[in-house]
Amino acid sequence: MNKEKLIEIRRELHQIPELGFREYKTQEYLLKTIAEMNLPNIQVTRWKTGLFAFVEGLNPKQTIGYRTDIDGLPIVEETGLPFSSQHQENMHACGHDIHMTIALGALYEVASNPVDDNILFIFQPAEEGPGGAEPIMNSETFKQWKLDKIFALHIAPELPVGTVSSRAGILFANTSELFIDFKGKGGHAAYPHLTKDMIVTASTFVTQLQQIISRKIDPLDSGVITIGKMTAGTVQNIIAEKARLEGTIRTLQPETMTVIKSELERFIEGFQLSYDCEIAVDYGAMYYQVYNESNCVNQFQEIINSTDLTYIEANAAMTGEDFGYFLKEIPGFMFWLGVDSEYGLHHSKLNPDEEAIIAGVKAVTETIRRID
Ligand SMILES: CC(=O)N[C@@H](CCC[C@H](N)C(=O)O)C(=O)O
Repeated sequence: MNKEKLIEIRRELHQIPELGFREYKTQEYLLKTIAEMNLPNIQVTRWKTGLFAFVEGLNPKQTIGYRTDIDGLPIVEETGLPFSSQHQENMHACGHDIHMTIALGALYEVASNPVDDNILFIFQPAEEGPGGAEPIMNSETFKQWKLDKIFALHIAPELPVGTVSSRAGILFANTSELFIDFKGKGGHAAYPHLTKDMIVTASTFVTQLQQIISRKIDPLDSGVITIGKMTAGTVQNIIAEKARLEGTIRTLQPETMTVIKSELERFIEGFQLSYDCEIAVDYGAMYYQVYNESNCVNQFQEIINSTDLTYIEANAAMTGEDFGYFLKEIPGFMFWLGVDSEYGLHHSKLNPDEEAIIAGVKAVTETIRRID
């Protein structure tokens, strides 16, 4: 598929971002684009709002999986690009439009010039939440293919186009969503002593929460607690009866996640007593760490070094990815693809350089052709 066609696909996908398990237009677009490739050896199967595309090898020794995520984020786009999101509240601000385009480009390459091994392309919904990897892996449809290896990529705004980056061992963190509901007693703004003000309670909670990281976690280990959303109150002269915090916890060790959660629960007990209120916690979706198998990463590095792309050794990052669930069961790896954007992941002005699509298709196709 030529560069112009890939860019056209990316721009069309960019305009229709949809949230997890609501990727209806995206699924139709992917089905249409695969059908237009007009290649009879692609076997397509729907799974919820995602899909599988299987290409049988000429002389298969193994079945290789390649996974792309397909969902967008609830962010209002501010790039000002002529092909900006047409879904006002949503944006492909984590690069899944680029990921899907690369997967389609690589699918076209391997289906039009078949390789020895069987290849399964997985177009997975809901990576940003609530998580599509675990349910797709548990589906009977997925189980029939019995993958020997699997890999995936993620765009890296801070890396230049033409570079890829990975490492053996942990690449992305363990994550857990975090939802905390506070309930106190509302009332008149002029009579705070007759109320239990949940704006004061939740604000104090947010600032003190960081002490779990700074005072309960070994400084040589790593953890993050981020509160990304806080909601409370109705109008300026009513004391808020309720407040809600929404956030995420990240750790490099699965055991550290357990420690943070138990400290958080002790913290909550203390706050309930001190502030005479009720606090409920819900952990939402949890993602297992992305742990790369060393033999696969070494081979990937060799393959990349034999192309005009540049391989850079990565550091572990506190980003999360439900691709970690695939790697828990199947040997493989994930890598970063440089897209050189001034604004980072989850930013309303993220603007990946589309030249990176060509580099991505090359990295994926060469890996599929040559990995043992
Ligand atoms: C690559 C990336 O940005 N992934 C997301 C995954 C979200 C996990 C979950 N919804 C959570 O917030 O814990 C990330 O935020 O790292």
